[in-house]
Amino acid sequence: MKNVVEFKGVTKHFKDFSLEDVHLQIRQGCVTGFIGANGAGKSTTMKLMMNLLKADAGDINVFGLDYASNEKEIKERMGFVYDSNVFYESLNLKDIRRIVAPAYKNWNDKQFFDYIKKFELPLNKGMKTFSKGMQMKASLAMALSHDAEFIMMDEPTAGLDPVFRRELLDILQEIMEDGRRTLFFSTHITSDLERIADYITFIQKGKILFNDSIEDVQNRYALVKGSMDVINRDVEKMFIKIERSSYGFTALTNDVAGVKAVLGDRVTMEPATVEDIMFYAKGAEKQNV
Ligand SMILES: Nc1ncnc2c1ncn2[C@@H]1O[C@H](COP(=O)(O)OP(=O)(O)OP(=O)(O)O)[C@@H](O)[C@H]1O
Repeated sequence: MKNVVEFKGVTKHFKDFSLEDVHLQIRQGCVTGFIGANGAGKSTTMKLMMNLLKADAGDINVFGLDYASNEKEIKERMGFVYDSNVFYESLNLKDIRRIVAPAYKNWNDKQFFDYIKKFELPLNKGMKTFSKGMQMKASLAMALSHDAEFIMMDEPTAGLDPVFRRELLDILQEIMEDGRRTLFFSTHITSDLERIADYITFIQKGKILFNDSIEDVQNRYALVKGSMDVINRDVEKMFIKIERSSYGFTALTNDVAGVKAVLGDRVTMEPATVEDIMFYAKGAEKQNV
């Protein structure tokens, strides 16, 4: 499988935050969800991906090309989809089309008008009248109209009502069907991942903790429950984090086979959700999550 984006040893330092030695691959034809707590470094990573920020060290390739000599080609082939209006508020979609279309070699007018109709967007109303969801759809219509192969979205479903959210996720699933596009989106809504993502990239404090298929993530982690008397130093080493209560403990493990072998039926194990993994990984006792 080819990678649309590759980060090799990418580092970016701010005064109080660093992205450290990031290695990341985004697989072609797949949907990758990008998760991590507030301030973990998601927007910084996406800005580096779009060359809006320059890395202090490391290499970033998009479509196998580097920004230094191929910025125009990369930007032609990628689309960043956002939910805020970057145009004058009084402009409508017809005006915006007139401004945006000439910037792209591959602009397809028919596609644009088809998507505007499909997304039920008004052509003649000022962008200031658009809700967050409508802005998102308008931005997506534009990315699809210049035939972006790689679509990046920053929290596409944040602030959308549940019906609209589902509709947008269905649209995203539909545009992925022909296998030509790659989608990378950040989110705090973990149910979105379970609905549409093939891969999950998890960032914590500027470090990528994993970048794996949903299936691998689900197979690797489990929640373990039991009474405190099974806990000792060796058992603790198999857990990423342990939550203790008067009833016993609940812990996240990434060593399912080890826990089974050592503790057997003295504990119960259940699948960990992405939300469980994020919760337990925060302040983890174990180094390798
Ligand atoms: N230009 C900048 N100068 C200094 N610090 C910055 C800059 N941009 C981001 N940061 C810091 O880098 C850290 C990571 O920010 P980033 O926006 O990448 O996080 P995020 O994961 O996208 O968070 P959220 O989920 O809240 O949007 C934060 O502590 C932020 O304050």
